[in-house]
Amino acid sequence: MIEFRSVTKTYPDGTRAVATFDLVIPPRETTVFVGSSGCGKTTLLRMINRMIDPTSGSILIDGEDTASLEPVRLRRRIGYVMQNSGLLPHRKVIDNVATVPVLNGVPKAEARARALELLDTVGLDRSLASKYPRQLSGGQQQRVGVARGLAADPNILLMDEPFGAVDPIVRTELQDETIRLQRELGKTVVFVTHDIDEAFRLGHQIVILQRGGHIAQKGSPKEILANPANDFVAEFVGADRGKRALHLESIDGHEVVVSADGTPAGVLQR
Ligand SMILES: Nc1ncnc2c1ncn2[C@@H]1O[C@H](COP(=O)(O)OP(=O)(O)OP(=O)(O)O)[C@@H](O)[C@H]1O
Repeated sequence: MIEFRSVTKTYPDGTRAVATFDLVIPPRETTVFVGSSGCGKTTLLRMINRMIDPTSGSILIDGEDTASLEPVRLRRRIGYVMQNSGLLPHRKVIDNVATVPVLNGVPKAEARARALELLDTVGLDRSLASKYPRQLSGGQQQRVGVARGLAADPNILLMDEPFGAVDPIVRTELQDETIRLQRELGKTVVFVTHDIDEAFRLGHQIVILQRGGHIAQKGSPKEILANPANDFVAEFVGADRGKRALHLESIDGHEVVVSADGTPAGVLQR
């Protein structure tokens, strides 16, 4: 469990990116921070692994205040996946994936063997292991980024707009993979996006943010759609425009979200 307690962040130039933020992120589920540009999503995410330190308040992981933990060690036990994969261009795919375990002291051969398994996990052919990132498609690079995020077998995976730069079809595939991985591996995923469709697809808990990290509403996709807290949320989720005249259909035990014209929009995650 990750807990934000009265967390604020003011940057040195005086920008108040996050004002008093409180949230509980349950374990082994996906929580999505969604909101428009500049509302504080990335700042919130990076405070979890101390890439950014809060100005005040505290963040607890399984009851332990992260302020008391050594930032580099904390970062190595939390997976982090970013938009442009963040792969090291001059290192082969396998070494990109093995980097953090090697830094953590895992013998190189063992880390590389595990990296190959992780390529399987994220649906990449092992033949890509000896290639350099630039020889891969954008979607493949993002998969490598996810494999790297999982390499130290972290309980927590932070994902910052990881699929923002790939085309819509690949994006959907990557979302499906993320749902599968989260379910199979039981990770606590914290995902940042400005795309409400992506948020609803992936999130068990959705946190809709406004400027200053202000929580406009939090809840399951169903709760938010059924009962938007205010006009801002209603507009943000498109509930007021009929765009999301969605309903649920139960198919083979899964709750499928279906739009007014009968197009399936996704499966509700719990
Ligand atoms: N290093 C910094 N110094 C000063 N202000 C910053 C810094 N980083 C972010 N900010 C400001 O803090 C606010 C929140 O930024 P943040 O990057 O967390 O938002 P975001 O919701 O992730 O935006 P985006 O979707 O565009 O990435 C913005 O006003 C931003 O300009």
